Amino acid sequence: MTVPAADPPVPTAAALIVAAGRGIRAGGEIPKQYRMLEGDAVLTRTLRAFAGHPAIGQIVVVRHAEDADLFAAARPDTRQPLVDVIGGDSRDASVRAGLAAVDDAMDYVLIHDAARPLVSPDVIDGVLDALACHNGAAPALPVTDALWRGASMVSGTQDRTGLWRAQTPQGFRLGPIRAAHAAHQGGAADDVEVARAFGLEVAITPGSEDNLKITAPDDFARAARLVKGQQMDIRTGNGFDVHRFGPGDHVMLCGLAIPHTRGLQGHSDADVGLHTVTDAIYGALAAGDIGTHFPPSDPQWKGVASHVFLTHAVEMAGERGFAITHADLTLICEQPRIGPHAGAMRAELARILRIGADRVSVKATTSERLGFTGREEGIAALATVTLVAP
Ligand SMILES: Nc1ccn([C@@H]2O[C@H](COP(=O)(O)OP(=O)(O)OP(=O)(O)O)[C@@H](O)[C@H]2O)c(=O)n1
Ligand SMILES: C[C@](O)(CO)[C@H](O)COP(=O)(O)O
Repeated sequence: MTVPAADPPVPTAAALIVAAGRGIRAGGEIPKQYRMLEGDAVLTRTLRAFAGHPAIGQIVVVRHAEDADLFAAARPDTRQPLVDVIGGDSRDASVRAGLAAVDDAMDYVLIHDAARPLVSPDVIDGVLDALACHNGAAPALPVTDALWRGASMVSGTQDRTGLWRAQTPQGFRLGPIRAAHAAHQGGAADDVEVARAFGLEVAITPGSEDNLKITAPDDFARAARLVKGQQMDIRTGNGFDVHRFGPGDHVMLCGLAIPHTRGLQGHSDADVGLHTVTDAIYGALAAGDIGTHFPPSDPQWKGVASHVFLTHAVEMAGERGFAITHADLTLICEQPRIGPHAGAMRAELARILRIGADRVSVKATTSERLGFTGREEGIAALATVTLVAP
């Protein structure tokens, strides 16, 4: 009997979150890591960022002795064991306290500031990937602004080549960083400094502008803007509709009467363009389709102008907090020719959608005389719309 080879064990990392500082520079009545950021404490967001990562097997939070109640209120439920320990008077003393509480079974430890709540999975992944071949790895961003020396007056400039803005999480193999901190006298700016003083090599991994450290009072407003940006609800909806030709001397397309040798048949005015955009908006809202809101069996919609349907969809989007940011409509027919009317159709569609014409596209194509549109039995239409709730 062949026994299948077992998968190699997945390396496991502890997240060590230092949260014992007083946040003096940020001000406020309580330390910054416990202040609310768009409905959640900063520390809650930081802990969730690590708790949600599949490689994290343990979470150690280093807190101040006086913050027991604040910590209890901010602590989220996590699938991993979460322990809290009391920190020291400096960041590196707090890290040492945390390292002592990391489970020996962990391969790596990711040391992270509680004050960086917007760390992304990509930043964490970058550090973990680099740890497969290095003792240490940490995210950073290259310095892009010019650097000066001076106080109120510029006294000199500093070459920025090879300079980086350090971020966290700073990740290490557990044994080497414990040894490095045990050998360090204290006073380091970060754990990379401690690691390098011990002779460990540290790889630079991609940082992110969003991974800001809340330090000064204004940083709360910036972090709130970023959280709102991450929460933005962007939706795309598509629509498709077909109407067959029948007797008549014009077709209604995008609210305009276009002269033609035949008309379009339908319960309403059969404006296939407006119907398709209407369905795309309902689709983005997950609100059914045009037939849900205006059943063809209902006589009150007989012969009605189709801008009534589209206006309903536009208003429904607004009531649900969405702005329509774009609509793209393609009409598929051999005749009538759409090109001469596309500009006017676009303007009328934009008017009904209540957005600028630069956000609306009306295009047309033939189907190369193939299929029902090619045989001039009717007109088909496709539409895509984008809705954004800030
Ligand atoms: N004795 C300390 C000092 C800092 N930290 C933590 O280290 C991180 C980065 O430090 P910093 O932003 O400087 O925080 P504070 O020391 O709280 O800020 P301040 O210097 O303004 O008081 C923070 O999450 C902070 O809680 C810590 O655990 N123990
Ligand atoms: C570790 C650190 O976040 C790296 O940028 C930073 O050094 C800690 O914060 P501080 O403001 O320098 O104390």
